[in-house]
Amino acid sequence: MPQSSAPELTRERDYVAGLYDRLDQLRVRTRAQLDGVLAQGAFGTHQNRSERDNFAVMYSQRLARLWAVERGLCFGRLDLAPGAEETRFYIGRIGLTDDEQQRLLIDWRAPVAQPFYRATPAAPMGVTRRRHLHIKGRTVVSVDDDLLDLDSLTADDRATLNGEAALLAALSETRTGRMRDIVATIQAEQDRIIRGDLSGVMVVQGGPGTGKTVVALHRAAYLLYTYRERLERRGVLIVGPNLTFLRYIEQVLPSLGETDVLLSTVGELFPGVTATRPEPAAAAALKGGLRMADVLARAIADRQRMPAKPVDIKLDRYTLRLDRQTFEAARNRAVKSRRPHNQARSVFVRHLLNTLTKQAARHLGRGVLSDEDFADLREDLRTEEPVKAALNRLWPYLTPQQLLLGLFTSADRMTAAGLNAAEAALLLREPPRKGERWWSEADVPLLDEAAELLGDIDEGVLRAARRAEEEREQQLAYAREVLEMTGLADIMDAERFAERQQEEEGYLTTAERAARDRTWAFGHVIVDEAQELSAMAWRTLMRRCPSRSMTIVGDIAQTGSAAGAPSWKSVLDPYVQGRWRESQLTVNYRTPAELMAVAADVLTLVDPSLKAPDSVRESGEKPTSVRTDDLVTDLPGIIERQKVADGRLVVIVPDGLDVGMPRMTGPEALDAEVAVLSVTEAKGLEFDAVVVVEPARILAESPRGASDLYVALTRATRRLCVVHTGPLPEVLAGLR
Ligand SMILES: Nc1ncnc2c1ncn2[C@@H]1O[C@H](COP(=O)(O)OP(=O)(O)OP(=O)(O)O)[C@@H](O)[C@H]1O
Repeated sequence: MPQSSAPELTRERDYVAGLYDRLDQLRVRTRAQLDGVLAQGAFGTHQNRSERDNFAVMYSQRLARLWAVERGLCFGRLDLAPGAEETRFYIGRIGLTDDEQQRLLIDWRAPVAQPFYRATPAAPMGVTRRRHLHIKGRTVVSVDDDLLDLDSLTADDRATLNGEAALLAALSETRTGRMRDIVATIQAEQDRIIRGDLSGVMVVQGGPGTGKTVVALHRAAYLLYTYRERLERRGVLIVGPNLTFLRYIEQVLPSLGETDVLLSTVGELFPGVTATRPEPAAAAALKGGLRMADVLARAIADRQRMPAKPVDIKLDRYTLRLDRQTFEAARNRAVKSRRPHNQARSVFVRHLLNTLTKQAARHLGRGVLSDEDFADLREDLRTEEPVKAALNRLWPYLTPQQLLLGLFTSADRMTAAGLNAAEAALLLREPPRKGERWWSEADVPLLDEAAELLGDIDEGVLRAARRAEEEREQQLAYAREVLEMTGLADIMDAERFAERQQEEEGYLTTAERAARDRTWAFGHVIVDEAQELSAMAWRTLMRRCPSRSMTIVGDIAQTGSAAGAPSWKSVLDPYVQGRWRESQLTVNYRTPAELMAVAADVLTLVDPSLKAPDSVRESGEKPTSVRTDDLVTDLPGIIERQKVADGRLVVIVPDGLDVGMPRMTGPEALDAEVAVLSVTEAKGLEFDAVVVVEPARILAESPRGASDLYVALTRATRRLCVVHTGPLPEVLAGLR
């Protein structure tokens, strides 16, 4: 890989300095535009105000983008063969032009930037030279060139990775606990995925460390850039396995200038529910099975079950009686309406009320009533408390929460809904105590399913409207107070002030609006560690993406959850049979070859037909194993010896094992120099050094133990040590 000469370096420094000058200039200009809009204040017609708001949002977003690209603004240059319209492009995080609209810098996502990632000596795409610029602060410190037009390259040279020096430099940096973007070193096989078509379902299957996560994030940025109009309104949803993982990746998109993407776990997809209750794997697996959709449908039918004996409704002057035949007739009509439970209720109620009204008329000694009198009498009955109570018992309005609460706190209800006694015992729980975390992650797809089956509750909508009115009253009172206190009461009235407040709070980004709306349809959905999702979770996600424009990334060999995917086909065929495409990533950028050799043996336990990805580099350090009789005493010393200077270390332990050190379960693990995590919590993350404790127990602890061990062994970027008290499992013979 040729390096360039000193004059070349100076030349590039000058060019890049010019780019930063332009960036500064645009920041100042955009800031002034934003200030100008804000200074106009919230006066004028509603349309004026809304236009101004739009401009303010646009300038703020532009400004945020201009600030996000500071680090590594420009990282590459392409020289094209003579004859091309332009023969030189600089590639960077953002597109820049001068005041005459001359291109100074090309956004990495633009079509003309594509050869930077794809051109090879065998297929140079018109490129004669690809130059990598390394910048520290704002200064170019070195440049590397790939010469693509030399006939003299050997076959080996041709097969080498693009920009190897730049790539290896990026890979050997110590880890910070946050994922970095890879715009400067995207590899060709990754670029093809990033720039893949928006429509349809794309599966990206790849072993550990092949860049699935980082590629998925760059794809989100690419899609938003290329299809901005279509995606900005509907938003992009990225689903990850847990909060720690989301925290690990969240800085990548802002660094690419993209902020309007909703990052979420499945557990956060039901607005108003915080799903943090820990749950045994067997219960989660049962809840994740597709069968639960039928169970919920039956649980609802069970709530519409009619009593065997007639129901008497005592009113002041007479008693009305509902017999089984009347119930059945009303229920059949409601069911035939094919409406969801809460909406079918009105059909049921109408039918019963008609019957009751006729009875009441008889009691009142009035044979034939005019339509008007009949309607009046029916309305009188409808508002009688005993009638209301009876109707509510027979066909209650149900929220998804009420349905599941009623179901999971009653073994009888569960068996009536089709679960057997053992299953019911597994899921049975006490009603929530005050402040208790009652919902688990596996409950969320069930709540979502229930919401579909139950439909909206009209009364709920009314209550919300009443609440909104109360809130408005409160805001007005607050506004009056503020205006009095600030002495502004003379120049602005409370209504207007409250309105402005509300508008400010009312302005939500697409991502924020989407997060609050269960029925939001996203423009594109990206699912990471997708192999872990249950069948019920897929139903929820598919509802969020009616257009089926999705990117699904994962590794079937790493499936740890008992409810997870056995194959992509089994997951996707029910929704998009024959209409999904799969791409493979085959090179491991994380785990050095020495460590991967050990992990590859474990992979044969998962499935002998699978091949581990090839590591792009070696670390020069062999992985080790340590046997100890006293884990708790020896572990701190082992950790000390394994630490990498300025790096981060994780101890991965079997679920039920106490190693005498506090376990971390949340994002704080990302900032710790040493963290103790379970395999599930470490999934998707990476660390400089990894200590895997009791591999035999990890293997034995779950039916997917081999996958878990494979995940644990592939988290390290440099150093791996396995600690065991009993004999080392045969599959780790490579460590001896
Ligand atoms: N082209 C690249 N340039 C620089 N770094 C890269 C590149 N591709 C991947 N990496 C790095 O390799 C590491 C692994 O990537 P990532 O976490 O996306 O892999 P993964 O396939 O999701 O792994 P796992 O299946 O284990 O979760 C990350 O540090 C990522 O930044």
